[in-house]
Amino acid sequence: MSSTHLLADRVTVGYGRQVVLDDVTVRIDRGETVGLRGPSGCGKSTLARVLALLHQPDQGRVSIDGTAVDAVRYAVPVALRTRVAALFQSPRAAADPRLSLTDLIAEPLRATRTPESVVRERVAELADLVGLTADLRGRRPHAVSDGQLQRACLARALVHRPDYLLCDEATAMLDASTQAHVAAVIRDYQRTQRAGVLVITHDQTLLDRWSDRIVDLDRPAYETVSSK
Ligand SMILES: Nc1ncnc2c1ncn2[C@@H]1O[C@H](COP(=O)(O)OP(=O)(O)OP(=O)(O)O)[C@@H](O)[C@H]1O
Repeated sequence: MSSTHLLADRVTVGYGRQVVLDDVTVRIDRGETVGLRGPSGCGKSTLARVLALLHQPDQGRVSIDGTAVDAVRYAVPVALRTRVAALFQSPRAAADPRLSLTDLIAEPLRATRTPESVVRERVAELADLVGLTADLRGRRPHAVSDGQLQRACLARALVHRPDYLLCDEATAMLDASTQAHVAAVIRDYQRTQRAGVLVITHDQTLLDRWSDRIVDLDRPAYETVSSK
């Protein structure tokens, strides 16, 4: 088996007494797009958050190209955590309202102390890629549309050239033309970087068009029964 993959290995996650993921294993190889499908509430977003190193599983672990990751968020070494990026459904929940779109895109680079000249160059390159005009780049989130903000969030997700990109209903609230553009940017990125991509969507047409293979996550969440 290739060791260039992002792996959720026998992951179990519960919220209180509700078990949401029970011994789930999902692998995303570099260069492939995996669709994740399942009924509402079955734990797709939870799995995406575990793979994005945002949520520590109760059991099991995530590994990146064979390296086990036993921490989440800023406790994960920079070189490892920047290998994975995520794009979620709601750009407003993900964006700091105080930052201009330029600063929003630049934030992960500044957080890793990237020289400012490199930051400016990379932000301009990505803003072009996602189709943000110079006028839009200077605005703050309240002054742009959801679609424009999601383009900025996509640019931010790609800023460290991640090997793995997790897209959780990332195009669900966009109009058809923005959805097509965002999907095209992600597909091009996946091909040129040979990135592994996880796509979560309830849109079966999009899932079929986008995915190399589809994983069904159909186990419903259940409550653990008290032994007392
Ligand atoms: N932070 C949390 N605290 C408590 N329960 C949560 C939390 N996040 C999710 N849940 C619950 O865990 C279950 C799985 O949620 P999750 O969002 O992972 O499912 P999903 O498959 O992505 O659903 P959908 O398709 O509707 O987006 C749901 O019952 C949800 O209410």
